[in-house]
Amino acid sequence: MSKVLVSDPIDQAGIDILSQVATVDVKTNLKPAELIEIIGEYDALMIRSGTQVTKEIIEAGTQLKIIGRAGVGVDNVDVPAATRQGIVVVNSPEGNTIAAAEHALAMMLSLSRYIPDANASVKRNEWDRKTFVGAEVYKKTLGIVGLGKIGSHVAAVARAMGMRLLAFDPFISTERAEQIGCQLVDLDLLLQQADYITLHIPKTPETTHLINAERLAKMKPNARIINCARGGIIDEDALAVALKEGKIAGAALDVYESEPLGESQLRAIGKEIILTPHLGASTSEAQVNVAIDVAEQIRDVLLGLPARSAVNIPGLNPDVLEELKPYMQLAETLGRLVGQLAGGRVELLNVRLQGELATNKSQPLVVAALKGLLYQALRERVNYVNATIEAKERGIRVIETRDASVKDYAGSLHLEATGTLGTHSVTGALLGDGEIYLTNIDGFPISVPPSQYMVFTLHRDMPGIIGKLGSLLGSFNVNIASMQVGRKIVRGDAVMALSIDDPLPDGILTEIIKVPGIRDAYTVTL
Ligand SMILES: NC(=O)c1ccc[n+]([C@@H]2O[C@H](COP(=O)([O-])OP(=O)(O)OC[C@H]3O[C@@H](n4cnc5c(N)ncnc54)[C@H](O)[C@@H]3O)[C@@H](O)[C@H]2O)c1
Ligand SMILES: O=C(O)CC[C@@H](O)C(=O)O
Repeated sequence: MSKVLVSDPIDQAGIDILSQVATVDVKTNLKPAELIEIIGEYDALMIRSGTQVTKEIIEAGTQLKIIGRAGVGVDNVDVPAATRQGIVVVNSPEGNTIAAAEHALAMMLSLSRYIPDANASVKRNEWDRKTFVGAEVYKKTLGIVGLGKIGSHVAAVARAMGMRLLAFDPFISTERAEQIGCQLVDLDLLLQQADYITLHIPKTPETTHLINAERLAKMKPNARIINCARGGIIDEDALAVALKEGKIAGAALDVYESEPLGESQLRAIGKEIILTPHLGASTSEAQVNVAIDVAEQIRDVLLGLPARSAVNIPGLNPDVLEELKPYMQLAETLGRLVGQLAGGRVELLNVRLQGELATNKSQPLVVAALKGLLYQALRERVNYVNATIEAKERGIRVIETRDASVKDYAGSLHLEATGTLGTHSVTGALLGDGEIYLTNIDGFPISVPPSQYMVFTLHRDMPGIIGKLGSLLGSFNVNIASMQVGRKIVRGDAVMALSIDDPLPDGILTEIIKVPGIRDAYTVTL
């Protein structure tokens, strides 16, 4: 049975789903060294934002197939390291959208009315109604940085509260912003005009310290800024200075440059700042949503099924995959075959998607072909996640072409590889019953199902050659299961495809090439 490690607190609904297919160990608050020590036992790791999944942890996770982040941000996972090791990383892109948006809105209203400090004063037995005179958000301008899922929900609610909406997001269209009721502007204009600014962007090299001293200086003195996205998007030192000097009126932070928040001058600031301990996703609804969403994906991957929200498998949409499933095996088999025919070091792979496969949706077949091609070198280490990156690093150039006019079969795949043994090509299709057939080898038409051990020859089509080859193999105790010849013209060049019961013993290939009329011979294991 598979083993799953849950290293952050996860709702029981997720644990119940994982338990259907795996032994689940919940071990929270592990130190990095403790995690490194035990991770090698596990097939899957499920986390929230508390666990930092570093390269060292990933490298120690030699059995890991999947890392599931119960939440949106995967910035606490070294995704490139996981990809390199063929580990699928999944998240829950929508499970906590509403929770995070409502937290940002709660922060905005709390900041405007000093709710946290007013509450604390009453609890201290005070009755101070002068200190906490606030501001209304009605008819004020809200600047939304990042108009994705959370930013859009914030916009919808803020609009209903009568706010004017500006948005900065270089990756969405003016039309989309207008649909949401936002005017798309550049960041400088947003900073200059907004009374409230709320950040809903990922943390990337471009967004790190996006809000720095220079940009804080552009904001209005009555402006308040909210960060419920990721720590480090605001420069905390610059923010503390801007608040202390009254350059801006307030800030509310849920996320920090380093979490948990350590020594920080932000704590010394009074009612102008609200600090929450990364609570954006902390509603019972969101925790159930993300736990179920991610646990289902871990379960599916452990059962050999695709994940619906993998962040490191480009383009593998589950519906499309379901349609392509029968062809994935075909692509992989052809990749394995052509890789061995072309010799170990392949430098060019041309994948032609033919007939009804000639659509953009078939791109995963290219990944499957690469996986097959690399199998000889990498064995189980290559998978759909890392095949493309491994191919790139090995200098394999991949060309993808489409030809809808090929109608021999509903859909067929043609692979051509150039390697140390020259350029070779194979074509394959699925026959009516879904069985894989090789339909062409090096330009010669054949119709043969692939088998585990095969021998291919290139020879002159002449009387007696099949018999000679049969006797030769027989003399070495090699049993032929099936044999087929493909030729273009009678007595011209031809290929022979033989399925044999066991691997071809060493040294026999050279004997085969000595048979008069045989020009070349190859043996492959599929
Ligand atoms: N505090 C929490 O607990 C909590 C909970 C959920 C999500 N989050 C964080 O909230 C953020 C937003 O999440 P989401 O689900 O809305 O993501 P999303 O992907 O739906 O939206 C992000 C938006 O940011 C935009 N963007 C990217 N780079 C940008 C840049 N340089 N400048 C301006 N816009 C840019 C994108 O175009 C996109 O529209 C993420 O960082 C996520 O990790 C935090
Ligand atoms: O795990 C959490 O509670 C935080 C999640 C949140 O930051 C996210 O990116 O989804």
